[in-house]
Amino acid sequence: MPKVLISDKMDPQAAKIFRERGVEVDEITGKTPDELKAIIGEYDGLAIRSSTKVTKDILSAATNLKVVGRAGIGVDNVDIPAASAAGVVVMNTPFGNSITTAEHAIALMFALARDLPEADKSTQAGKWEKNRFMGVEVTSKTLGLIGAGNIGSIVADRALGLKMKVVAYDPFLTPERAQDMGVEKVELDQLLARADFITLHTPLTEQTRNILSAENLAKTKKGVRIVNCARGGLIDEAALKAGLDSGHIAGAALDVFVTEPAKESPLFGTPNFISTPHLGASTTEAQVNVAIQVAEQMADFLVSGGVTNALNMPSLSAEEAPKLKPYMALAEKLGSLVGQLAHDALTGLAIEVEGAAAELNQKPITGAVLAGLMRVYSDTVNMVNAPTLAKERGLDVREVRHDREGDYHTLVRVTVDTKAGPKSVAGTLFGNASPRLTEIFGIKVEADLDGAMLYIVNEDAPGFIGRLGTTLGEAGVNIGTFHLGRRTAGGEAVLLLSVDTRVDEALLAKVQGLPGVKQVKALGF
Ligand SMILES: NC(=O)c1ccc[n+]([C@@H]2O[C@H](COP(=O)([O-])OP(=O)(O)OC[C@H]3O[C@@H](n4cnc5c(N)ncnc54)[C@H](O)[C@@H]3O)[C@@H](O)[C@H]2O)c1
Ligand SMILES: O=C(O)CC[C@@H](O)C(=O)O
Repeated sequence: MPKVLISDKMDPQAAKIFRERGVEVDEITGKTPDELKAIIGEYDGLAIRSSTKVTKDILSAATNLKVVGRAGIGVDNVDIPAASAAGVVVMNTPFGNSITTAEHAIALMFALARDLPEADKSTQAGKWEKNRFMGVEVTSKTLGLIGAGNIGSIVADRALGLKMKVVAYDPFLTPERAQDMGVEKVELDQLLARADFITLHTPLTEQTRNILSAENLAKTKKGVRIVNCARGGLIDEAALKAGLDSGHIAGAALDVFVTEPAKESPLFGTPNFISTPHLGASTTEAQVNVAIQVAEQMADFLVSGGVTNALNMPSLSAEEAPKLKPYMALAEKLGSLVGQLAHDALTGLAIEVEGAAAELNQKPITGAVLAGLMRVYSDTVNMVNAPTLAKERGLDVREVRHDREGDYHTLVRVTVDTKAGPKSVAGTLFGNASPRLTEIFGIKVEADLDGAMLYIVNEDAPGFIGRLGTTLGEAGVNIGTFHLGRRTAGGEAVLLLSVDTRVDEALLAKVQGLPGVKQVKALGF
């Protein structure tokens, strides 16, 4: 039974779903990094919100970990390259808290427009300062959206409902999408010059860090009000403070800070500054949504291999997973075969599918070929880290899908580019379930690739098989299965034997010394 640790406070629905789906679950929150490191080795999955930091150091101790699930959107608390290198899938729940966060941005915009927190404080202090508080309407004002993805587009929709004009800066926003959303796509400088309110909805990246820098804040309209419910670091906090102090910025509301938890900040106490402690996603509805989604996704992955909303591997639906499973086993064996036989001086490879295989999602098949192939270089390779390793080695990976059906109803072919030219192996599924090799380097051989095997290339000549059998028998090696193929009678032949014990170097040398043997190699699957 797979075992998951929930390490941040999460709605109880998550644990309930894990258990219902046959996943054992522990809920242990508030651990220090060292405490987490001490226990993480027990778990196949780690379900987190934003408090747990999944660092390289934690991952180094996570010897059984297969998946990290983030109940939320931002994954800046997960070292994704390190997780990928460790073969750990990282998933998030990209939509579960979008409405809630968009509503928080709108709430903060209204709070700024009418100075609600200060008016509340003054009223509850018995001051009744009716003439002190003079707000602004949002109707007819211009809202500048920085980032128009899931949350930005919901904010735009709500703002249009409030009769605001919405301009958006997002380099990835197409003109068609902008039109559908009813917003005007603009450049950043135009947005800064025109917006009465600015809300931010981008991830924190090298391009977005300090997108509201001192220089850009100076380009804003006097009296602008700014809301950030996305990520700390998008605004230069010192420059924001200066803008508020000078009166150029009429108000700012931050849900997120450069350093969190933000126990102190020069912004605290600044007039017209409002803050919330990263509450964007904190509604009952959103927390139930993300807890259910993360538990379902992680359980699907751990129980049936389905991959949804993964940030470091292609998606694979729970319906597709059972159909693809035998293909992935076949692909991994073919990758492993070419890896073991032809990994020297590999520069690239093509993965072709035809027949029934061509109707399936090809990405997981490619991932499995690469995992099999790259295992020659490292034991810890799996479908998550294999593409990165292949890229690091400069391998050019091509995917080809053929509509045609050849000799087999379904076929996967892997062709590697070597110094000696392209070399290819192919395989099919028998009974739609059992992986079977059909061809090796241009020679037709049908074989199961399983356990310890011996690959021999020899000159096709009478008496060879007898001599080989005697040599192996004298060494106490029992032959399980025997598969023979040849290019032409009397030409080059290929033998694939499954053997009950792995053949050692001394015996390999003896086989290599038999007359007519061109190549011999011990294989393992
Ligand atoms: N405060 C919270 O509790 C809370 C809750 C949920 C999400 N978030 C954060 O909100 C942010 C937005 O989430 P989302 O779900 O809308 O993400 P999303 O991926 O759907 O949208 C992000 C948008 O930013 C755009 N973008 C990327 N680089 C940009 C750049 N240089 N300039 C302008 N736009 C750029 C992208 O094209 C995309 O449209 C994320 O940072 C997320 O972590 C915060
Ligand atoms: O889990 C939370 O409370 C915050 C989530 C939010 O930052 C997100 O990116 O989804």
